[in-house]
Amino acid sequence: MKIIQDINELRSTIRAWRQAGERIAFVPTMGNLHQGHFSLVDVARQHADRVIVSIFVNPMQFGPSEDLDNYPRTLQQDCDGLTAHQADAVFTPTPALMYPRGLDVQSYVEVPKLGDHHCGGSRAGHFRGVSTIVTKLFNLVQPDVACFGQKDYQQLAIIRQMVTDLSMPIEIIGVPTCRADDGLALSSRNGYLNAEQRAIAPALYQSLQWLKAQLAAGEADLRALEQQTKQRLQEAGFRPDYLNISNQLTLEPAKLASEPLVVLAAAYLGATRLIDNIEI
Ligand SMILES: Nc1ncnc2c1ncn2[C@@H]1O[C@H](COP(=O)(O)OP(=O)(O)OP(=O)(O)O)[C@@H](O)[C@H]1O
Ligand SMILES: CC(C)(CO)[C@@H](O)C(=O)[O-]
Ligand code: BAL
Repeated sequence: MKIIQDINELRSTIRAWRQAGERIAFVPTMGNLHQGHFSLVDVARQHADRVIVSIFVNPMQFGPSEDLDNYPRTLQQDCDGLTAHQADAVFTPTPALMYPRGLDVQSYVEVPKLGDHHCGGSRAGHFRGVSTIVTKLFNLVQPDVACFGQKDYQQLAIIRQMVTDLSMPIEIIGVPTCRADDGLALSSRNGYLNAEQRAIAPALYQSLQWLKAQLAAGEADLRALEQQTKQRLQEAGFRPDYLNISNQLTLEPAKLASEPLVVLAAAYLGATRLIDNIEI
């Protein structure tokens, strides 16, 4: 597997693949790769001749009091995993390569509306940072397809909208959330949890499943269900950030139980913020 650190090498690698008539799939990540990321690589492989992964802890999507400095960086281990999953190349740029003029003067991409609530509400500027870096990476890699996890449900919706709005000729594939045996969605940030917190963590997905069961049993008061589920999270030891029953397409608060629904949630265990979601 090729490890690419500069833009000229990236462009010449992509050009050679294109000249050979090969189809290219792209998996953007922030590294510290786990089985969730590898499932994206495996799906990417089914859609293309070449699979390229990026590893970049993007400063533009972190808030000032977030974990940018502590975010786990495990490049050697990540490369071993990507080799085992037959990725063809990994692009690992530095912040200076991606933002040579600095973040204050960086042009940006922002998708309206879809980023208003949920993670966008709690993490000001986060989705501007995501849309901007994904646009830059798409411009560099120019893939035919790109894979994103459904765990980051709002992110996936925003990327789909961005690609449509800006006429980017890229097929976006959403990949189901990979979970531990006890239901916890795999996430790099799970590594921050101590043993006691790790034992509590599956209660996030269990609460979403409980909510889904209440809807299946005919409960129709969506706002009351949100409150009850947050209460359950609190009782389990979480500090809920948000828990919203939303319309799957607009991500706006759902009004009726008959709409296509998704429940989006974020909650803290200590300083660690976990997210998850469930479609109804
Ligand atoms: N458990 C998972 N199942 C499927 N896809 C996942 C999973 N976790 C992450 N992804 C996807 O991998 C891509 C890269 O995500 P990222 O590198 O932020 O991983 P992460 O483990 O979610 O990290 P973080 O803890 O920062 O959220 C995203 O498209 C994300 O949705
Ligand atoms: C898509 C992404 C790689 C952009 O930095 C990031 O938000 C992530 O890891 O989900
Ligand atoms: N998985 C989304 C990246 C982030 O939390 O910044």
